[in-house]
Amino acid sequence: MPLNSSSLLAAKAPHFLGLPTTYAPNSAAPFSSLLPFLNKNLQNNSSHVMAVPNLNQSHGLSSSVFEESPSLNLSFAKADKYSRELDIAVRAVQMACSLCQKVQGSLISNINNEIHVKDDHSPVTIADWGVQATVSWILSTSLGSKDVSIVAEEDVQKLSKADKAPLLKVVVQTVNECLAEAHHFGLKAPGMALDNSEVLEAISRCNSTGGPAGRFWALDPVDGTLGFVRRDQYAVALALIEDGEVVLGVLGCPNYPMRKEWLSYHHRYYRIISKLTPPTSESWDKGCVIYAKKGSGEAWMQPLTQGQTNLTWPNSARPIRVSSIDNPALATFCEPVEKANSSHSFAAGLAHSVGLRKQPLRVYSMVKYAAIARGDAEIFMKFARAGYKEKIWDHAAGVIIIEEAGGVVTDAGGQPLDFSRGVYLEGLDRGIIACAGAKLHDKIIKAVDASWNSSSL
Ligand SMILES: Nc1ncnc2c1ncn2[C@@H]1O[C@H](COP(=O)(O)OS(=O)(=O)O)[C@@H](OP(=O)(O)O)[C@H]1O
Ligand SMILES: [Mg+2]
Ligand SMILES: [Mg+2]
Ligand SMILES: [Mg+2]
Repeated sequence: MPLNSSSLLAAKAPHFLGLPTTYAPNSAAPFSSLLPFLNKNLQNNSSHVMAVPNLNQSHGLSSSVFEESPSLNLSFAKADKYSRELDIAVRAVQMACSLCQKVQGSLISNINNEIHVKDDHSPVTIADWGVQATVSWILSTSLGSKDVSIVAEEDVQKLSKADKAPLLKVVVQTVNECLAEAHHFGLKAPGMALDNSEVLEAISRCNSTGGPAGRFWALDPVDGTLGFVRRDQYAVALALIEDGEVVLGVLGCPNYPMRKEWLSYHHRYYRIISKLTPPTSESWDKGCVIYAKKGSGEAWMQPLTQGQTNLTWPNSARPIRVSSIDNPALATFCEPVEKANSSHSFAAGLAHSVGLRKQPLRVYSMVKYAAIARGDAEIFMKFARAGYKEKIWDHAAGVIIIEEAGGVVTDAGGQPLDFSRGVYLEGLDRGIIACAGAKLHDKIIKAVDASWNSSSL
């Protein structure tokens, strides 16, 4: 489907109002007594109100720039190459976010039945399987299953077991309810509801192992599943990788509103504790979908449509840009919520040594990448424990979005992340550093070695 060309022709440097930040304590998640992993490290959260972007422009995607503007330069030509794939990916992620929101709504009453534990003790829900099946089905039917290769997080081992028939039934129902709405998102719905084997097939088809040659998608159906089950931040992440390079990235962030900058306390308070209608504008409850194409020098954000037929498609999209703050004393850094996923103490030492003065913003999922790309924070650091191998689907979409929004992402040795070596980010040096600009990035990279040698990591 052709997309509105205005996005690629839009102003390249949207302005942001950098408002002061204040601190607010996080509330404990209400479900913490139900599963052991829900209760870890909550006391270590810290949070603050984010800077407010001045979002007064409205733009869409484009796939037909040459028809409307023949004088466009080469960088647009390159960007246009993946327009069809980007269009389908954004729509698929919009649908996936809608699925997640519906499942999240049902978690309150059914939490014990709907959170499962994988062999590595990490959580998985019907949203993880449901999104993987839905996105896999949409990509395959829209782009032709022969041409679609997908690397994704979930498998069907647990779902296929005979004693999991009731779980599979709910997943299949969730997928069919979502796919039935496909036309609201400008996509084709299946002629008939998918049966169990078709849903299992859609999930297990995502069994590519990536690599250096050809084209494949990297999908994290729910990134930050822990945040998802806590009704906090999570993301649907989809990236297209070609010949080892990320060329498209789409991040659906259902709990990261377009106009609201509360990544934590108040947002969560209203969502979790009271379920009250928030006391502000209608956009409070809308999350966002952020996307970028390699080489365009632009990243875009649009609100979740939630399948509303009255919204014109493509929905209004706005350009986003990284923050211009390059003084560490004014910068905010993000890191994972869980100490088990990233060393808070090492990051704290590093932060101190480069003059970062603000408390870390601990956020689940690739919403951290989104926050940097939107200009709501300046630095993201992740230092996993030795031996942990980062997976490509946890980073691909976020990396390209930050880079196209003007930021820099490398490993802790200053090298670009390598998406060409299979499912894992092989060769990653110690950790991941994403910054709003080269100056901040340089300072952090230089400080890593000194801090590393004196740390016990
Ligand atoms: N031990 C360890 N170390 C580092 N990273 C790990 C580890 N275990 C898991 N993971 C991956 O972390 C993903 C969640 O990352 P987050 O940044 O959201 O972490 S946190 O929940 O905020 O702490 C999470 O993604 P999802 O499984 O999609 O939620 C995992 O891929
Ligand atoms: Mg993940
Ligand atoms: Mg996941
Ligand atoms: Mg997981």
